[in-house]
Amino acid sequence: MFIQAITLFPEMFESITEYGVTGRARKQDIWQFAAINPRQFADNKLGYIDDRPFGGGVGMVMMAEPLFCAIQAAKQQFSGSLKNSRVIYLSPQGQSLSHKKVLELSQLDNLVLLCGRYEGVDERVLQTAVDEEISIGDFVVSGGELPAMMLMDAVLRFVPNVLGEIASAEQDSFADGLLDYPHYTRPAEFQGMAVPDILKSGNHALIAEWRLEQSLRRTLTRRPDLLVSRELLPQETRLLDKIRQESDE
Ligand SMILES: CN1CCN(C(=O)c2nonc2N)CC1
Repeated sequence: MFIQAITLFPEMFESITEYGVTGRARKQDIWQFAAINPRQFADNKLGYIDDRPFGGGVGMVMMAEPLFCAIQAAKQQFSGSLKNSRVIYLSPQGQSLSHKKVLELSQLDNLVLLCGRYEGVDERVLQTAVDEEISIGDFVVSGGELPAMMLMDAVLRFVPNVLGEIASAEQDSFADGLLDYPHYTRPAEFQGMAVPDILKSGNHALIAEWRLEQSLRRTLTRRPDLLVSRELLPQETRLLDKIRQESDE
């Protein structure tokens, strides 16, 4: 997968291109990255890429021309199938990023992430050069770079070989539509708190059932909305009934 970020701050992306599992995978050429700074396409000597908003109001707006040129430049770098590509603008006005969308994006050959700053970008860029807008949550951050990196990290976990043999994104919480179960490691006792005995039993079937029950319990308690549209397996239905009976007692 070739990911390009259109950003005024290319260096920010070093946190995902140089570190952790994503950094290692990029260095192994399992995925590729390039940053394009729209300032190089400014048509003035001072490199202005923002201007005051028509209609007045606070702040500045990123101008259409430099961003449009940057997106065009990114498209000229595409590898693989041009059809299997997407240009995404990160913004609170977008569709909320979900596990389903992450899986969909992980199948692409090319991904261009437009990172806005200031009050946003000229609407005509969104109308002519952006395929979709995606939001990472109902809040506002200072720019699109951190949302872009969150999207990249989530997507890259589903690109083959990024996580390597040991870990697997398929076992992530949300991969099965449930919240994650509790995790423990040594020591067996910490500040008087022991690790649940079942986890030291070596009985993998019982451990798997305990973990599923914990995931269901957490999901029912913290995010019951996730259970509304989720098809339940017979074992899950049985465990949920047990959990609900306990809370009714
Ligand atoms: C112009 N800039 C405003 C701030 N911003 C976001 O708050 C955001 N992006 O994606 N999800 C979000 N929430 C990015 C775009």
